[in-house]
Amino acid sequence: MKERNELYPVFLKVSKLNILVVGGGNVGHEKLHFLLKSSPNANVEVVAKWFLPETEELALKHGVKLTKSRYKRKFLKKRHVVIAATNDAKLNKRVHRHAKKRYLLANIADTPELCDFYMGGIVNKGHVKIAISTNGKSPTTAKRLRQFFEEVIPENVNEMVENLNEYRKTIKGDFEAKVNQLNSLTESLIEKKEKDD
Ligand SMILES: C[C@@]1(CC(=O)O)c2cc3[nH]c(cc4nc(cc5[nH]c(cc(n2)[C@H]1CCC(=O)O)[C@@](C)(CC(=O)O)[C@@H]5CCC(=O)O)C(CC(=O)O)=C4CCC(=O)O)c(CCC(=O)O)c3CC(=O)O
Ligand SMILES: NC(=O)C1=CN([C@@H]2O[C@H](COP(=O)(O)OP(=O)(O)OC[C@H]3O[C@@H](n4cnc5c(N)ncnc54)[C@H](O)[C@@H]3O)[C@@H](O)[C@H]2O)C=CC1
Repeated sequence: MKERNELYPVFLKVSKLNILVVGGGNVGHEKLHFLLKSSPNANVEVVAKWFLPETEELALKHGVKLTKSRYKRKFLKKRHVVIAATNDAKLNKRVHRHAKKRYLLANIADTPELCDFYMGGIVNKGHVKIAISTNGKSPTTAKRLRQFFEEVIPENVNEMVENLNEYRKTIKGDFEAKVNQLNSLTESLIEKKEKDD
């Protein structure tokens, strides 16, 4: 059978998690930038020997702590997630080893095989969020798809979510009755229905 993407997407409440980014160069900056673009209140600290000026600016804006230091194992204390993005491949592997000992989720930016999860391309319209992954095969494709969907998904998709949320609160009856009402109200949105799921 052809290889397919078997990753399971989840939407993390990163304001409730302690995230450490190791590395504050180009890649550390990109990871932080997209994390904060999607989740401005992410609870994140960055440790690196040096930082780019744009990282310092971004950190100031979002109240992100920047720690100028060489990486040490103790930085992993009380973290849920670690993202290693230094230019030192050996160090990134060491971070992975330390993270595994502590059962932390790890993203090792230069080594997809060592990642427990990948960062995705993210499209955001109000309450609606779409995450895109190419199974680590082509991040550029993820970026282009993100840009494509940002263009084609109508801005007013959020109005529909908010209206349906209001309506949802007013429906009486059991779960099945609610599902039926919401389904019939939104039926016209899809032209062809193969089967309900
Ligand atoms: C596996 C993964 C792990 C992870 O980092 O989570 C990973 C790994 C690597 N990326 C590399 C390169 C590039 N990454 C980007 C951009 C993004 N990379 C992102 C995610 C991921 N990158 C994860 C897989 C996601 C998936 O499943 O598709 C995005 C989507 C999200 C984000 O960064 O938050 C963000 C776009 C955000 C946006 O714009 O929306 C660009 C394009 C650009 O910057 O313009 C390039 C250059 C061109 C190219 O290579 O395609 C390299 C090679 C390094 C080298 O050669 O030295 C590796 C390592 C390797 O593959 O070995
Ligand atoms: N996943 C992705 O999206 C991508 C991954 N990469 C990979 O990411 C890696 C990083 O590249 P860049 O960010 O461009 O490097 P860079 O040179 O711009 O930045 C390196 C950062 O690592 C820090 N660092 C190095 N040694 C350290 C130590 N002992 N303790 C703490 N911090 C330390 C530096 O202080 C600096 O902040 C490369 O290996 C590259 O192959 C590259 C492009 C995209």
